[in-house]
Amino acid sequence: MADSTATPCDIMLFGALGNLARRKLIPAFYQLDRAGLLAEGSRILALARRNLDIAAVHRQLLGALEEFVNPEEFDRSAAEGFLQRVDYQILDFNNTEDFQVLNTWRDGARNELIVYMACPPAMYGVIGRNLHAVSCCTERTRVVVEKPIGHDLESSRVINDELGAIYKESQLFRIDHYLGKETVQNLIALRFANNLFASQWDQNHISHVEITVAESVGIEGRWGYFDKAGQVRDMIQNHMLQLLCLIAMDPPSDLSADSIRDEKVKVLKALRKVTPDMMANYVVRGQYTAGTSTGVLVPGYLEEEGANKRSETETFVALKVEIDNWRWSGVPFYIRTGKRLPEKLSQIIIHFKPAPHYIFDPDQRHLANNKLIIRLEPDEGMSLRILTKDQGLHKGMRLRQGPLELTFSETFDAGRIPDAYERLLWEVMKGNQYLFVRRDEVEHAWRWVDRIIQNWNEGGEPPKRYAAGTWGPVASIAMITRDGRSWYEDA
Ligand SMILES: NC(=O)C1=CN([C@@H]2O[C@H](COP(=O)(O)OP(=O)(O)OC[C@H]3O[C@@H](n4cnc5c(N)ncnc54)[C@H](OP(=O)(O)O)[C@@H]3O)[C@@H](O)[C@H]2O)C=CC1
Ligand SMILES: O=C1O[C@H](COP(=O)(O)O)[C@@H](O)[C@H](O)[C@H]1O
Repeated sequence: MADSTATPCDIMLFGALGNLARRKLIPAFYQLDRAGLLAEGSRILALARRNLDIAAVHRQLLGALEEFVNPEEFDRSAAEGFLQRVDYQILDFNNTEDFQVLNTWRDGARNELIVYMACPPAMYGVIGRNLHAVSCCTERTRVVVEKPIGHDLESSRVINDELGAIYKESQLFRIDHYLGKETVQNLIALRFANNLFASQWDQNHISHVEITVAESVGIEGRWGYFDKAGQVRDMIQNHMLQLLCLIAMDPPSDLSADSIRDEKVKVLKALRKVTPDMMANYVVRGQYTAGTSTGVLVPGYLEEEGANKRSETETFVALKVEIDNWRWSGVPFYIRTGKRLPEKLSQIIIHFKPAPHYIFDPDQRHLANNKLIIRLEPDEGMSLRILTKDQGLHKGMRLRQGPLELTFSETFDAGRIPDAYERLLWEVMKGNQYLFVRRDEVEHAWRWVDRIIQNWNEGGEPPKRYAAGTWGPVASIAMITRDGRSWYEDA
């Protein structure tokens, strides 16, 4: 299925001067324009409440491009050309009457309308109702909303109900930017285009799976948001469970959005509920203390700007997840994610079971498991660890483990790998929902993580401390060691 060209769009960007817009969305639109993917006649209306004129807004957005676009990809004249597509409208999102002005901007335009809500989720319903009140949207309007959808199952239902009262599910594009990452998409190709893997992808052949999403950064001045969320809501409920679903789901019957989403939902429904008695062996939460991160001394979580010194919010989580279905029975998924870990590293390791009958040197038995390492970051690619005979007459039948390596940037001359937001915006412009999250996915994910949070709230242990720049609390190592395994470290 090759990419088709998007039709011209009018994009209303609510929250256009906020953090996400500056860091990700404006740079992504710029890159799409530079690549010739913003169809002729496409326009962006930046919406925010700051009293600025268009020249000042252009200056701010140019500053964002200078700061957040890779310097090798920043071209001033292309940036200025792109900004010609951007208008600005001062708007209080709460004020229905103000929304009339949006119709003036549209002025009967025939471009597809995309509404991007880059603002707090509590505003989604308000904005939707106000747009509806001034008849700005049609049944063709696409509406993009950001994660997190709510704070728990109940609040996500409220937001989904508010949106659902105005828009059909087919109009809603719920972003999880991990689904826009090149390697994440490649999971679908890897699994369902290669029968070699498809035929080995179950409890008969796989012993366990690891998913690590580690960040070296802390909370980046986002205390207000992060302390209410914590790592389970910020990363597990969405990105990590989406990765797990793509690894664990059954083959969809085709590549349509609903076929893929149906399979992901089946996985979410099969996740074993974490009961209070499981917490000690299946869940570890941590919070960073001061330490050294990438060579620099950094404060602990409780010393971050704006911190409440008694917060028990977790900045690290490790979980052992069981999937109660035929394919994955007895195959634990160990997942961990945290802030202020030693490096920015995202990888999935599929550990295959050893051959049923081992005939080589008993001392080398520990080598006997093939591993498939899928790297999301850094150096997107894959590496299959296989066993070969060590070369040389004197080595006899000594085994050696080596990689079959595929680093995308080296193997394929595919040019730059687009940022996740570029791909997602491009798919919105084309109206493809397969990289976006359906309502029931969001709600099943909340249902599962809510239990963990509830167990903590009802007398769970406080987070275990770990020094910034380390791999989280030792308890996360103990969790996997108890099963006779260890977190994968590249040799
Ligand atoms: N930042 C990030 O890295 C990520 C953010 N997200 C999600 O994206 C969304 C936006 O986040 P972020 O950009 O960080 O938030 P910000 O607070 O930085 O930006 C939100 C913007 O919305 C504007 N706004 C809020 N209320 C109103 C109102 N009543 N009328 C007019 N403007 C209003 C704010 O204006 P003002 O500046 O005047 O207050 C601000 O510019 C959130 O849902 C967040 O969870 C998701 C993933 C990552
Ligand atoms: O959604 C979020 O993701 C980022 C990590 O994204 P990445 O693409 O840099 O891996 C995380 O830092 C942030 O806390 C979270 O809200």
